[in-house]
Amino acid sequence: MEGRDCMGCAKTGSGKTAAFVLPILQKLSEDPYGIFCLVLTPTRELAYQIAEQFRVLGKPLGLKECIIVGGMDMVAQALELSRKPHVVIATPGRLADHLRSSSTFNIKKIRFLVMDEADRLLEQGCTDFTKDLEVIFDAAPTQRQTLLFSATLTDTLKVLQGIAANRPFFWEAQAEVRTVEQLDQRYLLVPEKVKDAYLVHLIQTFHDEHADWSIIIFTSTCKTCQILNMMLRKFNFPSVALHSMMKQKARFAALAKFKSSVYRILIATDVASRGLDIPTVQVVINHNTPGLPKIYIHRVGRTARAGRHGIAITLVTQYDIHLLHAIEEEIKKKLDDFSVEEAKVLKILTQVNVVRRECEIKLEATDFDEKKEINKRKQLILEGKDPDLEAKRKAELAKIRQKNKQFKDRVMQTMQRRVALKMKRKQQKRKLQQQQQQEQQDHQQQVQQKQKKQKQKLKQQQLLPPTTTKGKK
Ligand SMILES: Nc1ncnc2c1ncn2[C@@H]1O[C@H](COP(=O)(O)OP(=O)(O)OP(=O)(O)O)[C@@H](O)[C@H]1O
Repeated sequence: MEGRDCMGCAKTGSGKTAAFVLPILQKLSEDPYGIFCLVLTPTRELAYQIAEQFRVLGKPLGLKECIIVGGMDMVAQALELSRKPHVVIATPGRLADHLRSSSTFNIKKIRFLVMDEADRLLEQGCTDFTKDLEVIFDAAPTQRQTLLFSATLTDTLKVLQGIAANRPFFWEAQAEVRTVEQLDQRYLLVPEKVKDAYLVHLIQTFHDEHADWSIIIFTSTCKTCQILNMMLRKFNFPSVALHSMMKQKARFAALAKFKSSVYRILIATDVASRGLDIPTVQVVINHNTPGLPKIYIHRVGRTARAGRHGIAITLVTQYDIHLLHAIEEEIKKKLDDFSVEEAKVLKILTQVNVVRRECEIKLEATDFDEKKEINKRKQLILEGKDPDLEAKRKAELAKIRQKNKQFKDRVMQTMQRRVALKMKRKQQKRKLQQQQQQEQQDHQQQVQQKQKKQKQKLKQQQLLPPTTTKGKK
């Protein structure tokens, strides 16, 4: 409210959205114009959710907001932008596209730039926003208030301070543990090969005991997400999938069905791990142990929001124990063991594995992998790269790497051969020395024996009386 830049770091579900929406609405009410505020967020679903909060809280002001995200009609979006909405909520990629291609709107006069999930926006992860952010920052005025929010700001603080340079006010909710108190955090140690049987058992248990609970299951890849959804449906569980390989409309439809509790189980990749606020979610299951503690914090934060209780169970295989330790170290809390009835898991083991295999075969028969390839090509085109050229470059790079590897292997082999030869020669030398020593010893012994014999002979000769010759006398 004082006009300074601001960085806000507080736990998941603690109300960071309202913390920026309300002051912005206050300022907007004093001097309303469009485009007054730009909110950037990493995912399309989150953009819709933030827009919803603006709509609800800004209704008395007659607020006009506009959502600019990928996967939706660009012409309709351009038209909306030209009508000068008060607030634009966008994902960086699509907004940058509009800025590059359109002259019907600009963001030269915005008073507020909000970056929700700011650390994710600045991360160079699987989706790299750097280039799009450059376009957006270039188009935005330097005289503005920049507000950065996330539950995990601290490790990107330096970069963030560069962006929010106007005497930034930094607020971090102080707490020993980095996850919320009302969250019961558990791990379940499972052998990799029987993971899915444990998952089915867990869901069956929650489904039987708490039919009104909603569950989010996080997976590491789109493919696993798709297969698990097919598998759970075969077991008659009410599940829907959400991942980046789905068409945008299907993504929104899946989320809407889950939010309205038509489906109680959402299987999702990390596209759903940040920001989503669904109060009915009581359980989060991590089908894979997150590779980064930060991802864990956001995933489990989809439950136990706004003072509610919740439970998070992370499946940990024999290969992931170090990841579990890293999570515990980061969140400053030890996870408790979650016990299950192993006999029940054993009972369904074969059935689950057969169903999973069936689903895998079914998915392979579709063009899922091909689609993935097409999506990759699309992404490259959007980044201004030629996919064929990129593929060629990649193949050449792989060839060079292969050659380098072969060369390294040859060097290693030669070195090993040389070392082996050296060792052999050393051994031979040592053997020869030993032989020579032995021969010397034998020779010495022989000489000693000879000398001994001679001495004995001499002694015997001295002891004998002198021989007499009768005739001469
Ligand atoms: N003062 C409040 N009293 C009660 N509920 C609130 C209050 N402020 C916000 N909420 C509610 O708390 C929930 C979580 O808020 P919000 O989504 O803003 O969390 P967040 O801090 O942004 O979490 P995340 O880090 O996961 O994005 C929302 O449903 C919101 O409506």
